[in-house]
Amino acid sequence: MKSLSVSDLSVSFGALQVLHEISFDVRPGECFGLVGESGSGKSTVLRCASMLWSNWTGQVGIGDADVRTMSPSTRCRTLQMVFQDPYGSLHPRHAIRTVLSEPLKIQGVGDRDARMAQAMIDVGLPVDFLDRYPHQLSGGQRQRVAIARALIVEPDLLLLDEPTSALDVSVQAEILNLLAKLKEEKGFTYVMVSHDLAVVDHMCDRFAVMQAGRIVEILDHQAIAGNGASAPYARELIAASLEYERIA
Ligand SMILES: Nc1ncnc2c1ncn2[C@@H]1O[C@H](COP(=O)(O)OP(=O)(O)OP(=O)(O)O)[C@@H](O)[C@H]1O
Repeated sequence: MKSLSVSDLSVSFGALQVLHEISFDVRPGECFGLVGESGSGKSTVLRCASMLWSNWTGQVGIGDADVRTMSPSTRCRTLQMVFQDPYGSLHPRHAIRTVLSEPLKIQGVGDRDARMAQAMIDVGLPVDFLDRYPHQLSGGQRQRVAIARALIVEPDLLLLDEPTSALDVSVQAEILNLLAKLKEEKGFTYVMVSHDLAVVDHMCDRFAVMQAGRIVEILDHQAIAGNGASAPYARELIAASLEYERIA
């Protein structure tokens, strides 16, 4: 289990500054949420922390290490990302066996068959699905494969970008329960982007509310039920979510 520390993270795309000196710390084993309106910069924070996008200023540390100075191989073993769209993130012509064996090959891990079988069991899929292709799986099963691919290298930190929003409502709960179970069993640190405060309340210990590239408030998840936010935008966001739940 490792901590994540983000300080003064700023990013511009051309003339547009989309992150303004973002800072937050995630404790080892904690699940930390990022919420806020569309375009507020939530996914950009994850893309910078994972170095998918490297043109930023500030510091991002995982445990004692600076992500900028990690080798790509160490970074891949330390942090993994799960994306919103499990279909887009899996190569259509690669069998699941190939999807799962690639990170093991890159990391030089032996005993791959046993590791892949265990990864399938961990995410609740039959081991013989290793021979299937993504189009032969349901959306929920594909997202389980994407989670297995992220976890197979046993990372310390998992960055989850709206991991359930592309899924059917009935499948969303299954995937969230799976993520909660894996966190319990394996002790990962999670950062989860979500637009759904019910999901954040269920999964996260604390969360940051973002607006226009800034963090306006960091709250405990208990603040959602009674709307304990102080910042006007955070109060508004929580109030809207509580109202939606009331009428839904
Ligand atoms: N590669 C890029 N080039 C130019 N602009 C970008 C790029 N990536 C993101 N942006 C812009 O940065 C801002 C933040 O985008 P980001 O995807 O981080 O927001 P978000 O809060 O995750 O939104 P959503 O909830 O809709 O996914 C947006 O204005 C977006 O248009």
